[in-house]
Amino acid sequence: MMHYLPGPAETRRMTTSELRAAFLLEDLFRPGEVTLRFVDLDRAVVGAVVPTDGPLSLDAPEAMAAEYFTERRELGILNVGAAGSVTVDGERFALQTRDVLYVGRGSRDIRFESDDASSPALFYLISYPAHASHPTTLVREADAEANELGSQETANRRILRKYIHPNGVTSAQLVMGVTELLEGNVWNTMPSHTHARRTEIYLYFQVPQDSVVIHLMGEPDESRHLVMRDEQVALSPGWSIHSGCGTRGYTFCWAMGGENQVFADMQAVAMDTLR
Ligand SMILES: O=C(O)C(=O)C[C@H](O)C(=O)CO
Ligand SMILES: [Zn+2]
Repeated sequence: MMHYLPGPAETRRMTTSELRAAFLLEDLFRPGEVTLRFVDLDRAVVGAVVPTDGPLSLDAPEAMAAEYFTERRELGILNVGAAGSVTVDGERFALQTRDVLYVGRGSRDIRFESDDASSPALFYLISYPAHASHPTTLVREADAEANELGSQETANRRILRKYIHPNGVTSAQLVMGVTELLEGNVWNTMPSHTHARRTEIYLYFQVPQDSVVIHLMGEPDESRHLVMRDEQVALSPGWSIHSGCGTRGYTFCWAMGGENQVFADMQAVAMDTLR
């Protein structure tokens, strides 16, 4: 049930298929289903909900030993598909593509619906334990804090949008946003960094069918890579870099859990130390 991650010493010796089994999640988005993966990175739950014929509700699996999913947790929901809605304790929130709903601890009833079953919403879920309750809040893409980063010379011009963060929607530990590569740009998060106090989870999406993203991971001087396709997730422990280069543009959701929420609390890796 729990997805355990290897440490740096094991990771150095892993084959491609072992690396993929340990650090990559796939097959999350299944029509008509709720999919949940329990990951041993700050006790994250990574999931997806794809409503088709009717509404789907988020229940607490037995392993959570909880009366309901957010009894002791908070939840971030990003819609990466067509329009849909999430109803929390009777209040309905409409989510277009790239809108995010933060659901606070203590929300008992969470239901998902697509506006059109033939073109369903694709809800991506990230949840961490929460030791405080914060209000359930919708953040539309246009209202997220947006910053343009990078340059054309380094092929990394991109818009980084923060949705759930200390100056936006407050949460207990979840920090969540979306980064979009601008036309003709391919690199994210280079120069890369690690996080001593947090772990990070990436969902790559809007990756064209004939394209891949090479996700860089591992210790800075022992880098490894994962070949990522659309709607796949890369798991990033605090000791691992997390950068990517696509064969063309793409978008990804990054989410973090850990002991603080300061976005800039990251350890930059000097370019001459990458191996
Ligand atoms: O493009 C970027 O740069 C990012 O998206 C940065 C990541 O979100 C990150 O690593 C935050 O810690
Ligand atoms: Zn990071």
